[in-house]
Amino acid sequence: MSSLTRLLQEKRRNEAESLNSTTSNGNQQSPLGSPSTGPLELERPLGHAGDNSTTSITTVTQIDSGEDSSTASSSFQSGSVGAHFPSSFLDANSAHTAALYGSSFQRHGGSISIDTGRPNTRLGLSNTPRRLSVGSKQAPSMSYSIPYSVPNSNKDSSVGGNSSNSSSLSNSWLETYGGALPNNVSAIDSNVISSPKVDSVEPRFFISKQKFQKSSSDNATNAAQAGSLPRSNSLTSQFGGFFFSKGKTQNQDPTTSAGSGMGSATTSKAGSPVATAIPKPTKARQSSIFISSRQPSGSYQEAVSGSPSSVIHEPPPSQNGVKPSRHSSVANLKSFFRKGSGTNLSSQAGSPGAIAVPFSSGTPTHATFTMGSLGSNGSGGGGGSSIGGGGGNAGSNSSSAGGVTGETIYCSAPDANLPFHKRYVKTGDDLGAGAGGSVKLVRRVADRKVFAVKEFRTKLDSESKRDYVKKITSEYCIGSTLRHPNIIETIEIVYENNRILQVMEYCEYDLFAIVMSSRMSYEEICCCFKQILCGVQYLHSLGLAHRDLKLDNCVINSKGVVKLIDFGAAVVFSYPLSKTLVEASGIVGSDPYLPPEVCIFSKYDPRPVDIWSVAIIFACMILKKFPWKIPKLRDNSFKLFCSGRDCDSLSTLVTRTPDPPSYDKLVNNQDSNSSPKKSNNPADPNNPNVGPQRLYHSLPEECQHIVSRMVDLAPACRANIEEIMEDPWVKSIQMCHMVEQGLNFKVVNAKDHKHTQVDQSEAHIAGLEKRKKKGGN
Ligand SMILES: Nc1ncnc2c1ncn2[C@@H]1O[C@H](COP(=O)(O)OP(=O)(O)OP(=O)(O)O)[C@@H](O)[C@H]1O
Repeated sequence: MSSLTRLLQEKRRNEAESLNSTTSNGNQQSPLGSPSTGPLELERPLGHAGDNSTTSITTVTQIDSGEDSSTASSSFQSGSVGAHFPSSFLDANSAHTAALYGSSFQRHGGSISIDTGRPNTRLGLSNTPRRLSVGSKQAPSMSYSIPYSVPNSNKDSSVGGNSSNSSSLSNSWLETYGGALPNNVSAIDSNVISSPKVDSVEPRFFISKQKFQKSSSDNATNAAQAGSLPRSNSLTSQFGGFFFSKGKTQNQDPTTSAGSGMGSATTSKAGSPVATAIPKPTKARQSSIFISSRQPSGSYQEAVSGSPSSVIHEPPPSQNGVKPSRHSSVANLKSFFRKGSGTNLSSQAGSPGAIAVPFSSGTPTHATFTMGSLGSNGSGGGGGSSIGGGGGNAGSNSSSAGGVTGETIYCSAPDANLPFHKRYVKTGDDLGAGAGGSVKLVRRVADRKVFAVKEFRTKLDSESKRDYVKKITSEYCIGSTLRHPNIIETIEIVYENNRILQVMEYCEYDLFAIVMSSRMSYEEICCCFKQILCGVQYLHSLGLAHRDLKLDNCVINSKGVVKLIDFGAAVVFSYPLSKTLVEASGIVGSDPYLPPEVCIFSKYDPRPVDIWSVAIIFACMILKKFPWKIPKLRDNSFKLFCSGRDCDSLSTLVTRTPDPPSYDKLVNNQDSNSSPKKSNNPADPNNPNVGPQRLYHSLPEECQHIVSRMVDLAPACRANIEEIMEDPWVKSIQMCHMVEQGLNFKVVNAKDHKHTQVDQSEAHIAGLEKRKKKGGN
């Protein structure tokens, strides 16, 4: 027996023993806050939510939430927009948007007022790492290195198991089932949560303009000598220099939005190097999920990947739980793109599932990173070109425009020598605004083509500079690097008038708006679901995770092609040619789409996070409501989802690991993966009100199996993207997709559905918000 098997068996024995001892305590409720029970503890029997089960249901409870635990409303009241939607659904989706600009947001189409019913909750920034506490404790590190799924487990038919190859549903899911939507899923009141107040930044993260300029010119010299891109000339450094040094001049710019109509949407509080302090959380987080699950560090990974000690254990976080890793995540991103430079990222990923589709409006005529005014012209081009599209020459054809007239950082357009405001004019309404900036519609003067332009916001007072730079760097690096039909294409990134502008291909609709129309057929929903999965598969194959997947971050064009947007929260989880898992940290994303481990552990594998979020997106598209508003036990809907399992502790459920291959099976040469995975099994699978089936019984039968695997409470047992793509039902989905045709791409539409189109006035969240506001007044 391998040491791994022995350890895992020991772990399970311990678990069983502790479970038995708990069970033997019968109905006794553990004392609140008992350190031995961690943040969660047992409370039984409970008969929640019209539970008509005759069996005694074990319910997981959360202690010390400090907030009301009222059940989210499950009513289907019509909001002012979309007859089938409760306004809370819109609110919850849009909360982040309303949150961003405060008063300035009014200029972008108005805000949605969200009544949280909770005194201490405010609209939050969905992409800003937020610290929430589950009960009184959170673990500082989720340093497990376990793959979150085992191969071929889609053979598991233990839950819902009937995977059908063909859709037997009618054309309109809503038509057929809309009137009888299950009432066991609660609507969301809001997804509001306050962002942490950031009061200070470590001095080492201040980057002065002088420092940057010096390093840039040093690096330019070094690069010229060495013929390589120097480390300190990396993107983050460059942006660090930009953002940390520009603040003082922010308001002095006399030419703001000249000609472009792109009025500065952001307030200019940012940039001033005012020190602020990161607050200490009330309680430090606990040990990692891995440690919590009593799993010996690294052993599983070693056994699986053959890479000894392949896990990076980042140094223990400081009191706030996220500081070191935030720094390292910026470094990770830099390192990722540096390593990827000069080579094809897709092929580097080494994943058989990698889709290396060079999807672009054309081969970049010149992909340059020009920082003319900052003295790195040329040297930056070496790294930039390889990142930006794999074709540019170092320093080639860089924009000569510098300073306030515009600097083209990345560009695949032919006329980048002109300042931005001479090449584009604003047209129509704003498309939306979020935590990262505001998005507007522009028309390119040269060919009258329409694009979406995101103007990144300036740094918030409440935000650390590291976080700010990381967000911008993520969007910048990813936008200029990724090429896939289901990822938004970045045309160019421009620095002009102290603003950073990202020009993207324009998609006519927000997926959220399409869902809101209630006109999507089931086949159309499945198509969108699969396209999102394809985008995620591509990202994961490159070692990147999105971390903020939600309806609002999916846009769809008039041809029915869905694209993922907003990479401000994206992280690198693995470097090219490396099997090392780099854990992510921080509570990033939007509450209803978050998996539980993100709220419990400060470090986690970001891949299963994406998987969970996509499952929630799918559930939202089908049900038109969120299953719960936050994956915490104070949310009664989530609590019921977690309850009625074969185990009564959420921490145990979340830290479960897949069964190791059994000795007998190995000896008899049986397929070790053919046995059903034992994770989160419902105690009473026939009770639709409690347990995992609470969610999947509301979904069409054919998709229940894979969705149940996607919302497995244990990230280590959750289906990974490759397993999902191999699922018979997912495979059977007819999906609209792009095919190469000569130098261009054309869309091949699936035959079983057409994509819903809505009026442009309600095609984007900003429009919906406007309408809602009008209706509300
Ligand atoms: N390429 C695009 N085509 C059409 N609309 C877009 C595009 N990019 C963004 N939008 C619209 O702008 C909105 C905000 O964009 P985005 O999510 O990138 O901003 P953000 O500030 O990062 O938001 P968040 O608060 O989610 O972080 C989107 O929800 C969408 O409605």
